[in-house]
Amino acid sequence: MTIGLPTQTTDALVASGIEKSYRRGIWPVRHRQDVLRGADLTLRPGEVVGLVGENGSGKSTLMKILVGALRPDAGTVSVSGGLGYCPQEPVTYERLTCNEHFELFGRAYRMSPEAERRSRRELYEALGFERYATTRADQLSGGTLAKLNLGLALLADPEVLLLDEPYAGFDWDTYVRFWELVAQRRESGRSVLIISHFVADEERFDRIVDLRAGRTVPR
Ligand SMILES: Nc1ncnc2c1ncn2[C@@H]1O[C@H](COP(=O)(O)OP(=O)(O)OP(=O)(O)O)[C@@H](O)[C@H]1O
Repeated sequence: MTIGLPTQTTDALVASGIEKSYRRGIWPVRHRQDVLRGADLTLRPGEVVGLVGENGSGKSTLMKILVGALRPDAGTVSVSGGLGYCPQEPVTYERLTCNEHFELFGRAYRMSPEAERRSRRELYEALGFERYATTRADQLSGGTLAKLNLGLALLADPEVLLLDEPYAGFDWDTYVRFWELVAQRRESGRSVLIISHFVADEERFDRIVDLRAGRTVPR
């Protein structure tokens, strides 16, 4: 007789007790603004979670801490697997074309050239911007730049995808395609955290987490 051990599901991302304050003003009128006061967040595999909260509540600050772009004053973050991040302001190189961005990021992610090209083709098709493949970033419209920003975060098919208001500049067709991409990630067991301002999107999430007074509260 064999006795099976309970299968253990590993969380994709666990953040606990995150604290962050910013120093503001200049001496002698300096003060500290406590933005995060012990925020916790867990993402399970295949979960699509919305992060909401009023303007200035600290959503972007928390996301920057989750990706390691900002150091918390206290707390821990652990991620199992690869991580993709789409910041609110696209971080692109104005003189590089879309193709050149994908090549550069593919190398940074240590992808083989074939894997990078395959993923790039799929992303051009999924988000509908192949015709801008050889256009420089400084000549792209805001919406196309947002597609490139999202495409770069998705290139290496990360286990955890963190998106800071990804669809603000998208037209309706792209917005629908975006949610199709998110649904595919859920089905393949990938996790997605999205900062969102649209109440209308609420039913698209598996779970909504509200950031209030520096802490995360389930909705
Ligand atoms: N680098 C910084 N230095 C000082 N204060 C900052 C800095 N970044 C953010 N803040 C302040 O921290 C607070 C939280 O900002 P954050 O951008 O994280 O909020 P948010 O919830 O993402 O806001 P929004 O919904 O408007 O995008 C705000 O009061 C902001 O002014």
